[in-house]
Amino acid sequence: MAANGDGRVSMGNGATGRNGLAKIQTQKKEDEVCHDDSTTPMKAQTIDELHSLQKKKSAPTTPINGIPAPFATVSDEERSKQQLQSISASLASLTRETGPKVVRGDPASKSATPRVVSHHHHHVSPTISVSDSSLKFTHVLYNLSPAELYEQAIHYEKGSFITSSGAMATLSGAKTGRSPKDKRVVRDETTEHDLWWGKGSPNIEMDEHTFMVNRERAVDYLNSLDKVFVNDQFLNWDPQNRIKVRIVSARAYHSLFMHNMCIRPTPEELENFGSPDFTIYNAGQFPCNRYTHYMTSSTSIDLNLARREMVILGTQYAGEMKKGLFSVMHYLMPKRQILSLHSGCNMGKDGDVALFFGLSGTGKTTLSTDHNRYLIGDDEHCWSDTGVSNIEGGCYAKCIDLSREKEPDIWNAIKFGTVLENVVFDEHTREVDYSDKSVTENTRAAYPIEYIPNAKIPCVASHPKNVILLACDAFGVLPPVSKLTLAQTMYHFISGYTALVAGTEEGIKEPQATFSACFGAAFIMLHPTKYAAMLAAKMQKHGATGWLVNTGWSGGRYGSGSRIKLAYTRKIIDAIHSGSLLKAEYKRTEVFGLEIPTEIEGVPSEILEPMNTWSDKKAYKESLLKLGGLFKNNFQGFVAHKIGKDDKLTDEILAAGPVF
Ligand SMILES: Nc1ncnc2c1ncn2[C@@H]1O[C@H](COP(=O)(O)OP(=O)(O)OP(=O)(O)O)[C@@H](O)[C@H]1O
Ligand SMILES: O=C([O-])CC(=O)C(=O)O
Ligand SMILES: [Ca+2]
Ligand SMILES: [Mn+2]
Repeated sequence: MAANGDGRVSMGNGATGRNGLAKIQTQKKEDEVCHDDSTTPMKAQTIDELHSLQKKKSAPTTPINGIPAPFATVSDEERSKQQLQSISASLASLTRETGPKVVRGDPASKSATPRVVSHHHHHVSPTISVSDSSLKFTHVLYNLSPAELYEQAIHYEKGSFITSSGAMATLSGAKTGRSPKDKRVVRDETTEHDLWWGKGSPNIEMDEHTFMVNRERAVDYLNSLDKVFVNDQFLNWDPQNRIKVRIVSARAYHSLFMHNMCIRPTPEELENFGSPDFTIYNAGQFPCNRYTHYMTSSTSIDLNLARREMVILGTQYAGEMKKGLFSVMHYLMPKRQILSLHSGCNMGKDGDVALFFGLSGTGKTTLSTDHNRYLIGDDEHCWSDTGVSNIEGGCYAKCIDLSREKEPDIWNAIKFGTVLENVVFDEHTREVDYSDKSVTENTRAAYPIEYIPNAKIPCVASHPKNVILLACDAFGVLPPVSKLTLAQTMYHFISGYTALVAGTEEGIKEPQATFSACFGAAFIMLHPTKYAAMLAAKMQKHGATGWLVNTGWSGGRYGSGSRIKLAYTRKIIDAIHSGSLLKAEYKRTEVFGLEIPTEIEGVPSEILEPMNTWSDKKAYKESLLKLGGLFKNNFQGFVAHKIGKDDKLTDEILAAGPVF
């Protein structure tokens, strides 16, 4: 049996055909009796035609704000060419002076044959290609949709699966947390003076030349691939201070992660995107070269503020991109007198705004995601003269031991489009087991903020009424809640205490006391007192109240006590929001001098004073003094610094720590 070119099928030895072969017609004549398909006739003649009917072109050609075509200054074709030129320029090797031949679309799809090609030359004289990389095309998958990225990930990236709720489970590879020791910042004439360097600083220096070596390495790696993913997106919901970011990456996982985490442009905004303000080159698994100066491992996360670029080599953990951009904001925003904050933010029905500060795992995401309040954002914000704005377009929730009952909104956000990192699931049902730590304890879900039903879009709010400092105290001695003076708020903000409970940062598996200035020393770029002074001024100006909430241990330290119930913490937070806690009766604790309420609705009164919950009072006192000593010791690093111009406040802050 053989198929003819016209679609009919010939069979061996029959009587009727001219060549002696019987003909079986695939298209039945109208008057034939046997009509078993009653549907309308198929519009396609071939399978390829049928497939071509399935997909509709969705080029973003919408006229901007309904302005009719005659007013548009650039044609669609011209715009598309400019876009490719911009991407080619991003991917250009800086030693060979030429950008790659960039073409849009998947090399595996037939329709992706080079149509619009941009060969970005810095010099026009006819050149003979001196490298193989300039002979090949770089296929760019530009701002793909979640569905397209799912297909890319599932097809090409091992470890990518659809879970039973529709989320995309993926593995981040050898690194399941950030690598702060591998972060480098270019030290040049400007950053030398502007940035915080030296002891305690997260900014480990590298020189411009080494940055260029790593940049070239990343760019060459990316150009050598069959295809790269490019995301053009925004940071910051404050339209006046919006930053355009471009992320070039090797994996669909990274592209989908950033699609969810950054602000997604509308088709119109994308058409007019132009060139980015900041670019990330994420070479993922491709390592840095340890023979390179300043490199101490195979991983390097390099920030060059002058070039407005970041290079990632040797880690596929997507959080590096998110937090790398956050560092950039911690530099750019204070320059504009805007305070950047590692905090969550939500807003009550009456418009009261709360900020939630805290290190990783203390509850920013969990507590800002509150069914009774509007979510502004879970992790990164700006506080300007006009109020608070979220930097991001998505949330990044921890999912270890996630339960539907305790965190329903986060649970329900884990659906189609959500990236689920490093979770374990049943191989048949694809049900995720959130208690399984086989891959890591730092399992995560990244979802667009609108997956939370009461997210407020745009993610902006007015000035905060409450500033809540979260600490997960493994020593079990900090009260579940205390009301702070401004000086105490600043003292605890600069201290940035918690006890890390899970491995968000590489290598931390056991709880241990940590001090991280501004509750995010890994991401700040200036000296902590710069941010502290801005926070103090803003809190003073807008009359915000500071609170310290211990979401950690109660009834004993880690090992003997247990973590305070989330339900109690939520009641405490409710009382802060409603204003009822401000009116409560208070008493003062020894050592830390914290004002603690005697009663809160829905919370057993005896737990409000930690000493009550410890059976061994002597052990309590020891633990309290131990922690007090750690605070004092840590604050030594700040005693020589003035906080803003207010000498009186500086003295008060120094006096606001533990006394014993
Ligand atoms: N009393 C409590 N209050 C807050 N969170 C609690 C409490 N008890 C347990 N948890 C758990 O602690 C974790 C808090 O993590 P969350 O994602 O909110 O941290 P985060 O501050 O947003 O950290 P990151 O900056 O790394 O995203 C959640 O897994 C939550 O279920
Ligand atoms: O960056 C991460 O991996 C998680 C995070 O939000 C933090 O550490 O504060
Ligand atoms: Ca979070
Ligand atoms: Mn965070």
